Amino acid sequence: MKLNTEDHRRAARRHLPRFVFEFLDGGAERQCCLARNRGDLDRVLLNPRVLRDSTVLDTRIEVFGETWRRPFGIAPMGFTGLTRPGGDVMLARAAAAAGVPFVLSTASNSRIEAVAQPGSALGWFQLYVMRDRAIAGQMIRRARAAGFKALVLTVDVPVSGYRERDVRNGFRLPFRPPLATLADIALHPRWLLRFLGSGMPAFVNLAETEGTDTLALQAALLSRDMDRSLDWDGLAWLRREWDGPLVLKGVLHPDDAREACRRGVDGVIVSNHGGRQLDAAPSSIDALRRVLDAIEDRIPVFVDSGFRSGLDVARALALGARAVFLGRPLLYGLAHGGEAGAAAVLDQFGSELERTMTLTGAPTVAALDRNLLASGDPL
Ligand SMILES: Cc1cc2nc3c(=O)[nH]c(=O)nc-3n(C[C@H](O)[C@H](O)[C@H](O)COP(=O)(O)O)c2cc1C
Ligand SMILES: CC(C)CC(=O)C(=O)O
Repeated sequence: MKLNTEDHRRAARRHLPRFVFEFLDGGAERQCCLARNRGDLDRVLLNPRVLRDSTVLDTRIEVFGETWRRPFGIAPMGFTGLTRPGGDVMLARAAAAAGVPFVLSTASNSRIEAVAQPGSALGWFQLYVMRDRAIAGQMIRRARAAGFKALVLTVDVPVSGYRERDVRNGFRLPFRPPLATLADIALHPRWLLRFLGSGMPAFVNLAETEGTDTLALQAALLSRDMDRSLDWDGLAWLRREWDGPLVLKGVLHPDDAREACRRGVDGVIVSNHGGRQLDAAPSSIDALRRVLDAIEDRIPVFVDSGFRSGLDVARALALGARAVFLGRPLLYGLAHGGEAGAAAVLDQFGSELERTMTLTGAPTVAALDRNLLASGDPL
């Protein structure tokens, strides 16, 4: 029986070889940031209101002119094909069925065009800018033609965080696993069987870009060898390539939030990449307050990193976030149950959120506001 995200996580751990589980579950360096995300969320207390009619709950929100059925979506995650072949399409379908957005990663293992259809109305595309900016240009054009609504530029990966587990497990491209990793893979025949026909999933969208050495490029993406010269002026170049909503993902500093507003960005995602980049970064819920104060309602502020229940989602909404993006919990569901597993996780977050709304006397998302925060909240 799976009652919560930890149950899904345990099932994923059983299903996956260690190198895959540790890649998706792990954080950077000593994993302090990963733990901080969790600890700080637990410390946000809600002071419930009573005697409020909550027979009808409304969890809908509006974002960039679209209605989301619930105030959360699926964060972009690369290499989902390693968790489950066809994982990107499964996640997009689960999101579409739940009426929430799915963000397709640059490092996806499914073609942009294949994911756009099932996810259509609420599909967003996440961009990593590699050294050859022409590649980003090609991806953006494909995403626009396929009908993606918003572009998410990830700005917290100028270089990879140090993921020591991936190094130990030999997880890189070309994949030449050490003996211990090979032996562990052999102990997971159910996982292995799924890959017999297809082999190691590829970063197909990169592989399709013109005029490039695609194998070298895929290795560069997995080692997160990005264009480190990208700066605020680079946004002007992106603006020329993309005329829809542009969202910056990985903003933690209030001054960067202000700069994003000045530069005409349409939204920011407060994120420390799930604790996978700078181990000394603040928790996302802590950074969220400062970013919200800096932005003063000018543009929507989203948040991710560490959210494991609908109650956590309510905490961020009470602080003022427009919506929350969910990462690993969806991969746990995908790992053990494919599309149905991902759908079960989204359902779980929905019912946890509804229960929290009822318990706090907040029948609408708008009613989840700072008034609910308990005074003495230590953050
Ligand atoms: C396996 C994995 C792959 C990820 N790949 C990407 C990616 O390709 N692009 C990106 O912007 N963020 C990526 N992220 C970060 C997520 O979008 C998100 O910020 C993070 O997972 C949120 O934290 P949570 O997993 O604790 O919910 C990835 C995260 C994981 C766990
Ligand atoms: C495959 C990677 C480029 C995905 C990523 O951003 C991550 O592992 O955090």
